[in-house]
Amino acid sequence: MEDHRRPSSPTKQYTPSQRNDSDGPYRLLFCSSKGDKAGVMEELMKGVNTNLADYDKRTALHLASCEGCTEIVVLLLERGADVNSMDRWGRTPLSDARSFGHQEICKILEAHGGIDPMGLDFQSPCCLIDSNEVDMTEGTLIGEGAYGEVYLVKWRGTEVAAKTIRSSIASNKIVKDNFLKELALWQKLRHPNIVQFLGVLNHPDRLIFLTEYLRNGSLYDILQKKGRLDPLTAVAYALDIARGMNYLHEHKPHAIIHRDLTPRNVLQSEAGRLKVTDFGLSKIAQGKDVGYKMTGGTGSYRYMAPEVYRRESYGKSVDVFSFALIVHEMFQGGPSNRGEDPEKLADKRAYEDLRPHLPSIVYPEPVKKLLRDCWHKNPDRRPTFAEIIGQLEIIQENLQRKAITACCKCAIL
Ligand SMILES: Nc1ncnc2c1ncn2[C@@H]1O[C@H](COP(=O)(O)OP(=O)(O)OP(=O)(O)O)[C@@H](O)[C@H]1O
Repeated sequence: MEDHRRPSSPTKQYTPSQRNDSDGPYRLLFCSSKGDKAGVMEELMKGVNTNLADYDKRTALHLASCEGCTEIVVLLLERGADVNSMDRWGRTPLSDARSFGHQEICKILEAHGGIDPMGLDFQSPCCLIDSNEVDMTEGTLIGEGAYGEVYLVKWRGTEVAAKTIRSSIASNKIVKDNFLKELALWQKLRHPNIVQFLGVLNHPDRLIFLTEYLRNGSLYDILQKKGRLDPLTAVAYALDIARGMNYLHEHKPHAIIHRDLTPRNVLQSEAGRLKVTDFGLSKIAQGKDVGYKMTGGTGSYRYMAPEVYRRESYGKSVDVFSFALIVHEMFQGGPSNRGEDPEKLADKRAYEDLRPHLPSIVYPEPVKKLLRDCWHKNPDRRPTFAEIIGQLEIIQENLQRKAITACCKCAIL
């Protein structure tokens, strides 16, 4: 594994770009998650906004509700906390209190007008597959990622991928519940450029889920094998990824942000189609420990948008930034600054506006423009995937026209 990961890992050394989660105004969130009433009071007295939220739009009330800190919940509500503030996934504090079984807090929140818009989601858990239907001992190991190993197995006569989640992650009830929630969301998604989720194995002590099997492996493997792709192939692949990502970003009622879009999370079918996988899971794998944790470092450094690295608030356009770096790699045949430490690279991108080179001999002018827009330092200036698709279709048409003209000239000569 190349590039992992996460500025907020507890074992990693402190770098100047990082903040301590228990420092500054974010101390309100930290103390709320720990049930530290004195700390919360202190922060509120300092004038810290009761509705201060982290990158995932999670407020102190979300954290206290999810951790079962009743006293803090009461205190925050008294101090004007918004009972129905929604986090990035559309969860309110009541959604959190319900999913972690804090009945008393649920009652308090309901009495204050709390609602749970996610209620419906929780009533449709993941499709469960009897573990007897899959013989894991017969599986072939095909890869390993941050969460665990991936096996090729047979299910109902079909080859499928079985993703096993490490027990260090799955044994934590909160993390496991969050994982299952993300999987419940994934099971509703259907798109030709999104890896199809099939279900969760009903296993007493292991967390294993099945997805369709993509025979050609990841885009990372393809680039390792083939190196630079010809422009028409690169653009066709870029379109596949953009279409999958656009489907996620236009998901209703809430956009799904991938946050860890990398060549390893793009797989290829036998028919040559690229499909995006593993959205939403990176955040959960990161939060292995219980309690409040800044999630700014989610995702692989090499593809990380500057605002994520700087631990600022972020939105859908972080995926557009990662997408641009992936497209750049497809034209170039591998990552830029290959030898450089990925974390240092992310630092330079975040603080020195460093971006990969775009030599004209490799990158057609419209591709250069598109990439520059997509990795723009101002997230609001980056195009949406819908706009990217429009531009790529024009680029594709022009490249096809040129290829046909060149072919005709050859035939005449
Ligand atoms: N559905 C699948 N079909 C075929 N191969 C797969 C499938 N899912 C994963 N793989 C293979 O297994 C490898 C590990 O996958 P996994 O998603 O666990 O980790 P990763 O994406 O490489 O890294 P990370 O977990 O950090 O995102 C992939 O690189 C890919 O080669």
